[in-house]
Amino acid sequence: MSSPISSVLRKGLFQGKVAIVTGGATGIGSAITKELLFLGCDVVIAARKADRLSTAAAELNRRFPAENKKDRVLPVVCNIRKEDEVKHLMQRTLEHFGKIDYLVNNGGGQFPSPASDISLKGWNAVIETNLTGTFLMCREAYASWFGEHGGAIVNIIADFFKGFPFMSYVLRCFLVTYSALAMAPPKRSSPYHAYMKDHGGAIVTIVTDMWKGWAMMSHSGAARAGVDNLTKSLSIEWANHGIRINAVAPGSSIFSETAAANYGDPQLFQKAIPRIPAKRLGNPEEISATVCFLLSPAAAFITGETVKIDGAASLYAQSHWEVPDHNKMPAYSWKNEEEANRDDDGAPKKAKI
Ligand SMILES: CCCCCCCCC/C=C/C(=O)SCCNC(=O)CCNC(=O)[C@H](O)C(C)(C)COP(=O)(O)OP(=O)(O)OC[C@H]1O[C@@H](n2cnc3c(N)ncnc32)[C@H](O)[C@@H]1OP(=O)(O)O
Ligand SMILES: NC(=O)C1=CN([C@@H]2O[C@H](COP(=O)(O)OP(=O)(O)OC[C@H]3O[C@@H](n4cnc5c(N)ncnc54)[C@H](OP(=O)(O)O)[C@@H]3O)[C@@H](O)[C@H]2O)C=CC1
Repeated sequence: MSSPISSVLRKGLFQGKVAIVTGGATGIGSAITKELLFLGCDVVIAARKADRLSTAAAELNRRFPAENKKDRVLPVVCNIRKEDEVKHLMQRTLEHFGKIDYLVNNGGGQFPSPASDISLKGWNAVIETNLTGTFLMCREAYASWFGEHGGAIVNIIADFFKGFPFMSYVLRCFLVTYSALAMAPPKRSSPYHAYMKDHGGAIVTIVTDMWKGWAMMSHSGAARAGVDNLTKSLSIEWANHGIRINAVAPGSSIFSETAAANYGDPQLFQKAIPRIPAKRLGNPEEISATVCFLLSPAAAFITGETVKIDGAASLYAQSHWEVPDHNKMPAYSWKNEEEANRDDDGAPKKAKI
């Protein structure tokens, strides 16, 4: 029997909507894809590995059959580090579904290493994946300001903590501290560039809990802090186009098979529990719940925000207070959600008016 998929949000809430979810075939991205489908949304899943994408899409298309002939899940191979592949992703989405309502920038990752051992290639791989990839995805879902005016990099440090509309490129310069970066003016000839500009939309990006720094992950911590700031900049810059942009920051504690496999140690996540006041790991469904809320009309007045989902781990420095072991903060899960919505005989509960 297939595992349950559910949501606290109303079924059909996203009927007729179209989302792109990067990394949508595995881990957290897979949970987001499933919940969006459950809520009526059509979904494009994009990542580098074609086999994982097509397996996930085939399974989900069986589970969520389309009313018309078009599959509800479209797999598109795309490396978000590659500009032409990101453009192609937008093009395929519009060919298949004709619009884009939501963009979930979930694809990303890194490798653990002392900063002193990170090669330039390795540093660039992580910055390009998490910061540049997110930027390209946002820009290509939107007719970018850079597209009209070209790009010039000014290597200054500014008051970027409140965001920096029209200057989002400066933070990249600040973070990467390259002395000179030439940014070619992107072409904006294709109609798909302009969809969100003309029609509005919502973007959610996944960052991480880098608030106290991220030892052994310095490249990724810097990139995610960059995305946090990019989120703020774009929320101001694109507000008058009806675009909301928010981020979620999972703690380093959201167990999925693929995330654990990346570090070669399934127990790695368990080791974090003593430092999480909730005294347990989080799960992908708990991240998805917040992402779907942020995409929904319930978050109509929320933009430029980063929501931490970490059981208070980012606040817990163990200075003078130790949280005792407990089990008073049970997990939210689709299984429990489904059970809560059934009568004793197993039938779905009737809506109470
Ligand atoms: C303390 C415990 C903390 C424990 C930390 C526990 C964290 C728990 C919280 C979880 C957080 C998560 O994000 S979970 C998500 C996990 N999932 C992922 O990270 C998946 C996506 N990640 C990736 O694809 C890769 O990590 C990433 C580096 C970003 C991209 O890899 P690619 O192979 O595509 O990149 P390329 O452009 O080919 O460059 C590869 C170069 O990167 C460097 N490189 C790549 N892997 C390397 C490695 N393992 N060790 C050293 N260096 C490496 C080398 O310089 C490589 O060059 P050469 O030497 O020439 O090859
Ligand atoms: N699990 C956790 O505790 C935490 C996770 N996160 C972040 O949450 C997100 C999801 O992670 P999680 O589900 O746990 O782990 P996964 O490894 O399952 O997810 C990473 C996904 O990103 C995709 N991806 C990676 N690089 C690229 C790229 N260049 N272009 C397109 N897609 C790419 C991968 O697919 P493919 O390899 O096929 O490209 C994969 O589907 C990531 O950004 C991760 O860093 C943040 C904090 C904590």
